[in-house]
Amino acid sequence: MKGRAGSKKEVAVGAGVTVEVQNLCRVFNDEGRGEIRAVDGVSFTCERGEIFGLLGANGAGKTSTLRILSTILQPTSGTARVMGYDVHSEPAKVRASLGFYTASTALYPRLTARETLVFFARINGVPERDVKGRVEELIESFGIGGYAEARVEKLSQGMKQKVSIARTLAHDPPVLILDEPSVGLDVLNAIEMQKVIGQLRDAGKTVVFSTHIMSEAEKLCDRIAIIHKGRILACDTLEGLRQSTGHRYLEDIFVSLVEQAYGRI
Ligand SMILES: Nc1ncnc2c1ncn2[C@@H]1O[C@H](COP(=O)(O)OP(=O)(O)OP(=O)(O)O)[C@@H](O)[C@H]1O
Repeated sequence: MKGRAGSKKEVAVGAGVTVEVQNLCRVFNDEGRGEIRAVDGVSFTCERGEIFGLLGANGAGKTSTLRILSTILQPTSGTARVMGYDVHSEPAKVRASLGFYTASTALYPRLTARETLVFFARINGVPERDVKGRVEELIESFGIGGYAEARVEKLSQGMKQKVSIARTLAHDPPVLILDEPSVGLDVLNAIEMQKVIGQLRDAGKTVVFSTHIMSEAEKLCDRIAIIHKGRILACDTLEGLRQSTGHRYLEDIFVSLVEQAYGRI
């Protein structure tokens, strides 16, 4: 995975649909707030070698959508498939096909970075004879070598986040789902994280990630879905969004789409 990071499209898009979401809904019945349509008719598809960004403000429905894709949350209606497997009827196959990262992904503080990767490779079913090689590969590609023998509790936030993402890849899944991967990182570590995401795409993975950071979506995504109040307002390349809205900057594009759908904000 080492090499160029920021540049786009080394792996040809079109090589296959990996994620399909159709008319997905998730309703919560909250005691205090009543019915909340967290995800309200969301549809999109992603392909191999693509970075697909869900961009939205707080409460837009990003995490709920990604949690459904990861089989952690059941949809109220609609369908979601990962590598052709249905999240509702084939959850184990879906889980084997993806890695899910969220900032709350826990690491065991007393394990070293290497031990963490070995542990997650084993529990994710990597055959014992392949574990050592796979862990070496992850250490090399994520640049973890300098602190592989250090306990996780001693690592900086940026280092921990890298180990967390590396551990979601232990079983080498084709699809990576990253919920706000650069939250809590300083600018240098956020750039480092963006490089890692670019490298994953270059290695042929599908990366579906959520963010509320416009510049991050602008820089990284092959396609961006703008989500608000559980609905996708637009889904296109940055250039496509520019052309359809007549705005250059993503922030202006976002505001114009929300205002078009819901009135002045
Ligand atoms: N378990 C739950 N019970 C009730 N409401 C929920 C639950 N989970 C999410 N919600 C609500 O659903 C809506 C969408 O939340 P979600 O976390 O998916 O949005 P988000 O775009 O990820 O936001 P953030 O960036 O703030 O995490 C919000 O109004 C949220 O309060």
